[in-house]
Amino acid sequence: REKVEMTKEQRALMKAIVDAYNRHQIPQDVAKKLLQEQYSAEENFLLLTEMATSQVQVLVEFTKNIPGFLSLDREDQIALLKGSTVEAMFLRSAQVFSRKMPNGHTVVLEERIRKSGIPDEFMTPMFNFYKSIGELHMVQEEQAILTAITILMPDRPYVKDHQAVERLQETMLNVLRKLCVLQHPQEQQYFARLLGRLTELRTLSHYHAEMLTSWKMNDHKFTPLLCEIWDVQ
Ligand SMILES: Cc1cc(Cl)ccc1OCc1nc2ccc(F)cc2n1[C@H](C(=O)NC1CCCCC1)C1CCCCC1
Repeated sequence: REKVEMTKEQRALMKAIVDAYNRHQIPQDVAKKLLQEQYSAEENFLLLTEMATSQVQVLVEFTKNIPGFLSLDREDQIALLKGSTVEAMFLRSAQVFSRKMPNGHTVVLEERIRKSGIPDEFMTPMFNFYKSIGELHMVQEEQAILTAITILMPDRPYVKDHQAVERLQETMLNVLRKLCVLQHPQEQQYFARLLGRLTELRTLSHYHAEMLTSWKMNDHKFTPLLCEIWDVQ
């Protein structure tokens, strides 16, 4: 098999993405908060809206650092952000859930999430996704580039210049493909498995509006930003 090597440009691109990904982290660690105590459904809903609001801001900053993104048509930039935010939130949640934690913490975290107020019918698909992400043991470079690939999805609604987005995404996919071979040389199909998770992520994200409106509590209040992003109210 030929030696896989990244070009200088690809290494620079990956560094830019990873630096942006690490710079734009959720300010306060939600897992730590959840491990402290079991909150009520109302408190959990509020916690989610706070986390989601800061995640949207973090995502906008991260996206601005994706080389080429700001050269896209302005309305396409908005369409890509609007179309990927929920998926990026679930991907981030999966990465937070799959992080190595002290013994027993993941069990407690899962318990807290199961009792958070999210309707029961969404627990299985959600945790199946979290566990399938966890099994991949992604390195942070892979997490960062996978998030960029999710944002640069050409088939999001209302995207006009399909080709321009496809070109950017393809550049990312080329970097991810090489990275997977370099990081997981034993697993021939690791790259394919990774992309398969994006399909699972899209399916899970279909439920988001119903998950929110059927949260086990009364009068669900959303901020204007979240109404926009979450297709609710
Ligand atoms: C992302 C998402 C969307 C919808 Cl519609 C419904 C639910 C959801 O996240 C479920 C979910 N899976 C998790 C796994 C690990 C974890 F630490 C927190 C997790 N969360 C929620 C959360 O804070 N997520 C944020 C994580 C950071 C990025 C923005 C989102 C908490 C909110 C408080 C009640 C327990 C669930």
